Amino acid sequence: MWFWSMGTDIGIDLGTATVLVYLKDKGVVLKEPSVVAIDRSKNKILAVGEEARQMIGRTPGNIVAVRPLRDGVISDYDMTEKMLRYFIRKGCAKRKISAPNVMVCIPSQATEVEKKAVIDATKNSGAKKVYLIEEPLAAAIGAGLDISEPNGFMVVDIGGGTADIAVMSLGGTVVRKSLKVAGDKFDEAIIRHIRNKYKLMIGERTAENLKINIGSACKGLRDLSMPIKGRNLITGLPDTIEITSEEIREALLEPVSLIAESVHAVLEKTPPELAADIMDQGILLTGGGGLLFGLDKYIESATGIKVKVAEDSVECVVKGTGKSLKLLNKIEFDGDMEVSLVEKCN
Ligand SMILES: Nc1ncnc2c1ncn2[C@@H]1O[C@H](COP(=O)(O)OP(=O)(O)OP(=O)(O)O)[C@@H](O)[C@H]1O
Repeated sequence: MWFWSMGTDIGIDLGTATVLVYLKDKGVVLKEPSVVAIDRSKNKILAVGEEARQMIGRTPGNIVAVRPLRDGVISDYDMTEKMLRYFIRKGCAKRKISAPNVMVCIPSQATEVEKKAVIDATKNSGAKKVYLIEEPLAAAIGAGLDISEPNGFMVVDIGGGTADIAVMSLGGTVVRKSLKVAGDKFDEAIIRHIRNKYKLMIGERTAENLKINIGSACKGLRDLSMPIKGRNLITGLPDTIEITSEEIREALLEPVSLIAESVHAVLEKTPPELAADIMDQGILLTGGGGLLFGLDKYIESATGIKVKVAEDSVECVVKGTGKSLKLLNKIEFDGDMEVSLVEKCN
């Protein structure tokens, strides 16, 4: 193998929106959008990551900017493999590394087929051994929670494709739920709202900018406005309108309430002792989607339990994959298989 040196371990957050790479002893070395731009006429990759993201919605006919993961899982296998290879190489630049062990995170209710696709794509990108870890478990470890204690913790990890909710104790997951409602669905809801109300068609990036810059999940918490450009569906011409935080809140009401209902449903299935612990300690919110302004307050009012947004929310999962890699030397694994690391280690 040409670019690895023996014994190096890598943690990867293979996300719908973002890929992060963590090197043991170095920390997070790469954070880029999960986007690949391809020239279809020549069947050639033109750009990967941030450069490819800039092309979304702006490409001529022969060039497409694709996102090879959808709803937290691989939807375009070939592109995922090529993207992973590129990111691993870039993350390990200038380091002579061979045949690493790679820990990759997956949504908590991924199917066997979806898990196998992640394992195969990672192996074909140059890994020696591949291990999988559930996203909320990785997020909890990355956020510094000591989940090996006989104590109930609840993590809500909201990414681009999935919201993963889990109650953990004694190093294992007790109750879990994964729903395909997260940052991407927030953007789609904004696009739909503006199309229906103003007959204005806007792109994904404009919707994401609205969500991040003026969006809110809670009434009365944010009072901002932003001018946006799009295509008027009646005249067919470019048009500009002003959108307010309150309108974004209305647009996001459905996906946000679906997440809050799922948190509620997980709490209902949680054994009483653990529920009491969660009541005392609160719920931890991680992932980029968890940064939606006011989402913590919305979940708080829906459940009556305090919600805290993790520091470095977007990096929690990859930091958790990295920290769990440190345990690899201490335990025997059967090879390329799913492991609930913390269960095995503690
Ligand atoms: N400040 C913010 N406010 C609201 N949303 C945000 C903010 N920052 C990032 N996001 C959203 O977070 C999402 C990406 O989060 P993250 O990088 O954790 O997802 P991912 O790990 O790629 O996805 P998944 O785990 O679902 O596969 C995007 O939808 C992005 O728009």
